[in-house]
Amino acid sequence: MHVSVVGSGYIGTTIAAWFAELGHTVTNVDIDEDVVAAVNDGEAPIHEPGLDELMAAYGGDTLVATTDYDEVADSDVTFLALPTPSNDDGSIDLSAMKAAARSLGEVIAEKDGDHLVVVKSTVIPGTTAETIAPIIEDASGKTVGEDFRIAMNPEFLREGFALDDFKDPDKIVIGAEDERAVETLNRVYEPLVEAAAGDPAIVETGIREAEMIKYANNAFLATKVSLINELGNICKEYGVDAYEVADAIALDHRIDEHFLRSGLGWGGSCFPKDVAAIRAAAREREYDPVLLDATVEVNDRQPERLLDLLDDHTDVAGERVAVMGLAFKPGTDDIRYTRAVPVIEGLLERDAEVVAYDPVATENMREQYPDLTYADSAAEALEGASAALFVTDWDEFGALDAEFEAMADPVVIDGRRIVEPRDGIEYDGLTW
Ligand SMILES: NC(=O)c1ccc[n+]([C@@H]2O[C@H](COP(=O)([O-])OP(=O)(O)OC[C@H]3O[C@@H](n4cnc5c(N)ncnc54)[C@H](O)[C@@H]3O)[C@@H](O)[C@H]2O)c1
Ligand SMILES: O=c1ccn([C@@H]2O[C@H](COP(=O)(O)OP(=O)(O)O[C@H]3O[C@H](CO)[C@@H](O)[C@H](O)[C@H]3O)[C@@H](O)[C@H]2O)c(=O)[nH]1
Repeated sequence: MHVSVVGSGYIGTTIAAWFAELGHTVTNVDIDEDVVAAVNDGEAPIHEPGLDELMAAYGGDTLVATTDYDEVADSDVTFLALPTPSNDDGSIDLSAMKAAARSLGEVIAEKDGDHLVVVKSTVIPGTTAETIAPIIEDASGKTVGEDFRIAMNPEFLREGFALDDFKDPDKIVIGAEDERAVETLNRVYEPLVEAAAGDPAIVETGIREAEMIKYANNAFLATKVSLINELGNICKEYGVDAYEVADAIALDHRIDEHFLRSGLGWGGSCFPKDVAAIRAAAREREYDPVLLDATVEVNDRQPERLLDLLDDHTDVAGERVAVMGLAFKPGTDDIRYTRAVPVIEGLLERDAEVVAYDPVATENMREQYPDLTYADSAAEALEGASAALFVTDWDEFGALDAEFEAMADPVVIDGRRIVEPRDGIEYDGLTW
């Protein structure tokens, strides 16, 4: 099939590359000319394990990027993989979605055959049918359900595991109100389902349900992490090993082992904005989401707890302090809502001299904090530091050993239980 994907960020690039791998012809539209050039040169515009190889194989060949929306006319189906970031009140900013819907509508106006538009972005229930479809109708002069179709197909992949998650999903959620849309989406995913190592469930549901399933998924997982963080905090107060407790409760299949790692809490491009959006949506309908409010409150406190631990061990005013890890989690260069930011802010408030290190996210952080000192290696960051705060659980941090000897004062405060306590360092951790 010929598939088009509008937006070539973390989601758009991943799904475009994998659709090409599955044998579809793919047109990728993005407003960013650098992104378009990268794709056509066979280069990944984002850091994601395994993506470079797929881009090298298909970019500029069966996966072609463009800034010109007209080129989606030849495709059978268009996925909208555009950002839906937070407004100040937590609600989602639909400006990119609306702009893309208008441009797409203008293309559909000129198209003779049927066309399926699929909202891949995370949007509040009602958005696809009540905001996106009417814009396309208005711009095209055509009618949804008659001249073109619309569906909602949320994405559940994780950054850092994007390709693996996309090619072998637990579920594919197809939200649609018309049979032809469901059929077309099933055809798009057929080669993926056939190639998947597991047996992905296909959930055919309504558009509003599909929209809500995505928020429910993320709100549940974020709350699970906040719950284990609350329990981990109580464990710490009583000198109980929080990970032993987590591993034991995980043996109850009703709880399960995933998302039970307590520590600095959740960041990233999805949990913070999606929990904010669903809380704002609840409030708009005058429902008070007390549990989700608490989910955020627990999460916001974890960086403060890390800094409090630091204060228990040393006064960092005027001292060099290493911040180890800037990405919101390992395996990605994404720093959106990273826990490193409140940690760095807290250190700057304490007049510390911050030296930051991350294996892949340094350049992204440098744009936001150009005045910090950035080290090229973990060893360089630790050298001469009076304390080190571990923010991201990169594997390479777990392998550090002799590097700690170069610290001026080996105070190690671990937000992710990535460093093994040992002789020669003054260790403390959020959950140990
Ligand atoms: N990042 C994830 O892991 C993830 C996972 C599941 C769902 N989602 C959802 O997917 C959506 C996209 O997220 P993302 O992280 O890929 O975003 P992103 O910011 O990484 O990428 C968005 C891309 O869209 C482009 N763009 C912006 N406006 C455009 C327009 N009018 N026309 C064409 N291109 C335009 C930008 O240049 C950028 O390349 C969001 O709703 C997000 O919540 C993201
Ligand atoms: O036991 C855990 C698991 C995760 N985290 C933190 O939670 C955050 C989110 O992690 P993860 O879910 O792995 O990353 P994302 O790439 O943000 O993926 C989430 O958000 C995506 C965007 O919506 C969804 O598609 C995915 O299903 C959902 O897992 C990170 O800061 C992690 O450090 C913990 O603190 N403890």
